[in-house]
Amino acid sequence: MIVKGIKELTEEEKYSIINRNKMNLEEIIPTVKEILDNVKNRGDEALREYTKKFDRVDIEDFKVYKEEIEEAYEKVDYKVVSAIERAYENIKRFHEIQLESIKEWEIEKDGIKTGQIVRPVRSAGCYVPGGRAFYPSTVLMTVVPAKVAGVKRVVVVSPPYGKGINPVTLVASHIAGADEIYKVGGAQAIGALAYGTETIPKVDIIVGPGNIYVTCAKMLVSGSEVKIDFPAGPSEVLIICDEEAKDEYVAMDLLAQGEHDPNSSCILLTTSREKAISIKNKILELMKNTERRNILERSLKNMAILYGDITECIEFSNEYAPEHLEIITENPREILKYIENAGSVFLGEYTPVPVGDYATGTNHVLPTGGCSRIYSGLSVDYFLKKISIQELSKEGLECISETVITLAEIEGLHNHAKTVKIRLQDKIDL
Ligand SMILES: NC(=O)c1ccc[n+]([C@@H]2O[C@H](COP(=O)([O-])OP(=O)(O)OC[C@H]3O[C@@H](n4cnc5c(N)ncnc54)[C@H](O)[C@@H]3O)[C@@H](O)[C@H]2O)c1
Ligand SMILES: N[C@H](CO)Cc1c[nH]c[nH+]1
Ligand SMILES: [Zn+2]
Repeated sequence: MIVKGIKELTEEEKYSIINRNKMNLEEIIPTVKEILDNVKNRGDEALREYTKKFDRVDIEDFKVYKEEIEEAYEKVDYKVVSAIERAYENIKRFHEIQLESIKEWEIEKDGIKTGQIVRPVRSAGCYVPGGRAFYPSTVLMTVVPAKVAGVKRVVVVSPPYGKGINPVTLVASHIAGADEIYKVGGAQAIGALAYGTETIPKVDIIVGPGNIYVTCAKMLVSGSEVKIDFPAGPSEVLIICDEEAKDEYVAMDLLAQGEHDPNSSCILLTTSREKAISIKNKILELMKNTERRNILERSLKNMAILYGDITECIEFSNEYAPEHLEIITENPREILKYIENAGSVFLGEYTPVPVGDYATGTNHVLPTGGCSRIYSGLSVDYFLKKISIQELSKEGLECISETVITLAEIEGLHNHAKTVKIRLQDKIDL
């Protein structure tokens, strides 16, 4: 844990804070490549070997059947089922409104009609983590936008839980409307979704978060065969707060994201040295009685508590490009105007990240590791393609012909020019 003025950071300190997890990802590339190659070449047999090695369980058939979902409902408390249903409704509503903003349209000028139609991809694979915690909430966050976008085949993969799959994950998959579920996780599951195996047919897009192995695998398979959403690795939070923020709220919000993964990153930017020190002390106090201490002790090693004036805090945050950004200041919306990079923003002292993790309806699958500089969080857009269309009347073709013919000829593509000319033989002398 580092406590320092933003201006006093050395170049190396700043580099290692901003480039969190970059080295870890690079180090595991050979291991992950080997897993992916094996799955590509040996299919289910390789999946069985890796599942035995990493999840310590022998799985003969990875598919989840209807009876297992029925049994899952018997094991899950009704209170949990209704919480999932309520979260589902909020998430569905948010993504339906998102869909409304993606329009098909058409314009016409001089006999030339152009426009855009929107179509979903045919299939999507949703990775639902299940290593250090299990994530029924992630089922909702991945399956719901895919279904709202109109994807026909939505597949859930998640690491096995004993010989089966976590019953709450199964119930959430059923409520969200998943079409297929497979009990396989890690880089091997990403390989199966990308290349297909005897049991698991491949998909068009892979979405969802995971640890560094899963994230690295997604990045390696991404290309012309399969699309991915973006790197959504170990959870992160960056909090900007002023002197008035309550130490306990800020400290607890840092611990909340730090409990996900030893590689999670928690950053505090505050406006005075005294505030930085009092929040640090609060964190140490709360750590004495915390659950998931073994994970937190490791993730807090990456923690930075930095102080500076509000402009320095905003500049640092924009450079860091956090997954989650909390702004706990007197007027958070004033600061929001200057925010350029963040996966999702949480404004004010009553908006801790977990409300968005579970239930406000916004998506919790968000870019990590600085990727919010270039990617948006998961949304219906990722599952949709915008296809352009055009239709010309003979007058429209005539109107545009000189431009097309001139450019085709300058590129030396004479058949491009000719195919326009033959349609207008009776009209123009070209
Ligand atoms: N950014 C987001 O949107 C977001 C959302 C939710 C969760 N998360 C993150 O998802 C992650 C979940 O991680 P998790 O570990 O709990 O579950 P996980 O399902 O991502 O990973 C578990 C799998 O990792 C593989 N694995 C573990 N050790 C390995 C090794 N040494 N070599 C190769 N493979 C190995 C195993 O196959 C195991 O099944 C956390 O980092 C959490 O912060 C991120
Ligand atoms: N904070 C995670 C995204 O980084 C999402 C999550 C799921 N469950 C709890 N939290
Ligand atoms: Zn969380």
